[in-house]
Amino acid sequence: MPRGGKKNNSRGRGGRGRGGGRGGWGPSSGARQPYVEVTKQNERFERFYNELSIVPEGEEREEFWSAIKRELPNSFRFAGSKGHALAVQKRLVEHYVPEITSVKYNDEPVEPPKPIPWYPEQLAWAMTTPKNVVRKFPPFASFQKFLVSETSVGNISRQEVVSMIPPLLMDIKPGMAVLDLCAAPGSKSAQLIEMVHGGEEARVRKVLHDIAQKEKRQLSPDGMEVKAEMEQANSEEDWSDDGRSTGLLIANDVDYRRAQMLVHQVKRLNSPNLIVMNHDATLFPSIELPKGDGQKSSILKFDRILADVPCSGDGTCRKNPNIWKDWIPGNGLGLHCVQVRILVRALQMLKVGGRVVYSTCSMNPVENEAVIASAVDRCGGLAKVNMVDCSDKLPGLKRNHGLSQWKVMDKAGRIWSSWAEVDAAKEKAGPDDESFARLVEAMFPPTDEKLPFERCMRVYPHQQDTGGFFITVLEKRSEIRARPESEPKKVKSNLAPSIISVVNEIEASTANGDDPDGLHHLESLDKLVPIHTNPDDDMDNGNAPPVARQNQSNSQSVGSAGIKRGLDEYGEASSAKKIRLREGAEDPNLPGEQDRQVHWPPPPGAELSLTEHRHDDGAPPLTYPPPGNELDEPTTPVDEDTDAGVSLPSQTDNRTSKRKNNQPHEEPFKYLDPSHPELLSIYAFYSLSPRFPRDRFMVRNATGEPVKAVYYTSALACRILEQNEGKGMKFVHCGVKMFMKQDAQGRDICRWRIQSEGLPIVEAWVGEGRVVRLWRRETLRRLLIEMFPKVAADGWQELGEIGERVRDIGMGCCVLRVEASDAEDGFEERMVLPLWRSVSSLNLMLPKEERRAMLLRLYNDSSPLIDHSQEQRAARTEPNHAQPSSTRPNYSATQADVDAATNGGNKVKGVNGGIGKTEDPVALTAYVEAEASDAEDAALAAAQVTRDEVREVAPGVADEDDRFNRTV
Ligand SMILES: C[S@@+](CC[C@H](N)C(=O)[O-])C[C@H]1O[C@@H](n2cnc3c(N)ncnc32)[C@H](O)[C@@H]1O
Repeated sequence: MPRGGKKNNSRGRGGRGRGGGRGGWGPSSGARQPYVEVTKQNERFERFYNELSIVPEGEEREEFWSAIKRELPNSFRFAGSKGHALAVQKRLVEHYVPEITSVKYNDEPVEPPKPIPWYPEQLAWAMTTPKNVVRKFPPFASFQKFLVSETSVGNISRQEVVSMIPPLLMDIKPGMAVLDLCAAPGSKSAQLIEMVHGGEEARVRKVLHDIAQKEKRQLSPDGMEVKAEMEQANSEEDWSDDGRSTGLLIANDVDYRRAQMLVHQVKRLNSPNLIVMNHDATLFPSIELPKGDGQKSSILKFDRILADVPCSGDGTCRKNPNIWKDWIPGNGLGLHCVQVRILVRALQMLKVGGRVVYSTCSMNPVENEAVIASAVDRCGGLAKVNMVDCSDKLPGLKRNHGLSQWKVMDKAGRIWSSWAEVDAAKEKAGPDDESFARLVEAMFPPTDEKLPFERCMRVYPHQQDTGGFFITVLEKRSEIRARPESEPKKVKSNLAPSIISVVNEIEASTANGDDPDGLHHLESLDKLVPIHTNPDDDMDNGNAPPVARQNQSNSQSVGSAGIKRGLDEYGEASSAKKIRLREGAEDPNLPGEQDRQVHWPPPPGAELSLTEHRHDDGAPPLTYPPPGNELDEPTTPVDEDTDAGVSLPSQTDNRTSKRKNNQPHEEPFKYLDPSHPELLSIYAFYSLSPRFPRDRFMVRNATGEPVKAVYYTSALACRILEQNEGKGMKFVHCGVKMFMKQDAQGRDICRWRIQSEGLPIVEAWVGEGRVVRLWRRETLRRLLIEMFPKVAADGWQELGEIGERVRDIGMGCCVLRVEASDAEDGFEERMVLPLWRSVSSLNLMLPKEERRAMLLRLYNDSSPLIDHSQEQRAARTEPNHAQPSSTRPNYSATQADVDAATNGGNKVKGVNGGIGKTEDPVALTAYVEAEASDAEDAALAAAQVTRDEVREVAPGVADEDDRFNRTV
């Protein structure tokens, strides 16, 4: 079929099928055919892997095929900070495992979940009991509830066991800069973030403890001595920012909508050290760092890079059964080029001594060993890039060595042992025979340098009842100048330098210090390309400057990465111009490409219907499978993160190179002046320690003014965002929401409340004046069950141990510290929660699902939540606001008070900010009670209310402060 013909939609079928029905723990959508009923036959798939002998013939091969045809066990990981993850895991171990062990199903004992033996700290588990049994068999009901509620709040992440391996081999240390090049939907990014923050909690606590000690002894108030002591104690640790992690994770995906899924997935880990980007990994732009003292700006190089590349995904057929019917050899062949390019780009961006972990969920050597061989070769061989021996890592994980010999199946299903064989056959067949299309020499085992393929890792389904996976760890030994793919091996090209070789030069000279800013070279790189007046035309015809093209590249999805690139099949393109014009290659409409599939993992733990992935927080659905694969028009999600919505490209955008001005709009990231009046009010109200950084607060709107939310980022993220502003980088997410605007009235109430996401970062630096401490389980239980408990003015003691403190603390946001203790009625785990103190009530600012999850985990309590706001609303609608005397304030508001307050609206407003004059609490209270916020009530009642919205309306939604204390 000629190029430009019928659009490929078969990837869509495959993608949809694989995505469809892979739900969470909740009720099944019913759309997915049980795996046992799927026809598990594909002649070429089976013949190929049998002929390759990836496992020896005989018993083991039978085990391999029988495992691959069995339903995949469910697996999950306890996510988040280690302390918290272990606390949730403990609940499983101590409560649910014994409970399940006593269950019998069909008269057989049920196998309880088991920890994955090689996963650190028993934080990953798997269970063979089928999901539908767990869902429907009554003895599992409470376990099922636990799984659902902990997954919904992000404490449990459903993830394929083998997909957990790559991050574990990255050897991430504190302070490292890490890049996840192909990150969506984000299960590995989530692991990586946890690693970037490894040990942080304990370090910050130690810093605070030591500061307190020093202050008591009136020693150095700046804590320098403390730090020096600690550095001595453990120089491996990251103490440079008062114990906070100084590391960074950049998580990237070429597909904008998948990048949004990624944001959704990782942002609940609340990391200020995370940036999400949206670039084509093959052309990932160099990120500038600002100049240090007396130095010029430089290019960021990474300590660790994960290249979990797009692949045919045939190792996942146990959970993506459509692979059985859709597997064709063209899948792997078509992806090889883009996989090599991603890996080469990763190696370029790596520090010397740094590591790239390359992984796929495919078993095909064309996508695995051949890619490693090709990338190592292009980067200068083993002298430059070492293949790391990981055989001693993850003891207990059964694995095979990589293959040192393999064969390649062409699109027609013929199997070839060597390139020489193909060459000869090609010659005989003549130029019109298209069945050889896509075959390139680099897909075959290398014949020159002998590579230690035994250092690659292959994990097969029968080894520990998982999917299939491939992983290799590469280490950069010295600076590299990657040979452009257009240049034949070991033959020096005398043609004009290609873009890639100039990029290599920039990378190398920047790293060598010859040109530390790399800017001179970037200029010369851009000069390679003629300058045109209409940038859009440039994008379209391939003449755009490379930096601009890199930024344009998000229009190329996996499909596009795999589909739009690569006209320059190895050895064909020989100039910069030709490389620029390679768009259009690997076209799905090329013969044999119409059915090619790319593996699109859906978000872990997400409840997926056939065509859409709905946020578990009720946010508008993101379409899944990705662009080009779906049937329905995607809906436009509103970016909860920014002060404005974000509009997504239309369905076709990601599949067309003519994207022109249809780029998704991202609100800019603008850092605030540390002495901005709004920040000053925050520092003052919360007595924020001067040691808490004040130059990392950011907003997301073009004005740069704090309108709705103030975000916090790490120092390095701040430097990157500031330095690269306006340079075409596609940053789609960064920062943790720390303060939310609250339209609070009252002279002393801060108009910014602490958002629960940011609380763990800032709480330790909040002064005692805004802290409430709690020790007893019963006290917290009441606060969890009861929303807006109304407390009479003389009845604060009803709140038990916190009553007096809460009475005295003054209205507004405070920090509830739940302290651990050995007491019988005490907590084992320390917790921090946001609290809102109103005129006469109190409220934990937690979404309902989090309250429920905590009640279940801490108290095994699934009683319904009591929302006192309902009673209060009902009371307000009754004549004279009749209320039980126990819940009434010790003053009474008459209709006259209400009238006075409402009629003299500016009098009431005057309470806050001195607009009016009266500060009469009676008038104020009466007014507030009379004017419950309909808007917020409506927001709460709305079916699509998001978790963030719940948080945002929570503080004053139903209380007497409704009218005044609400999120702007
Ligand atoms: C195997 S998945 C990654 C899974 C992910 N690492 C995880 O653990 O959740 C491959 C991802 O690569 C992305 N992708 C495909 N081509 C790409 C390219 N050229 N640059 C960057 N990302 C790409 C796809 O959008 C897809 O999300």
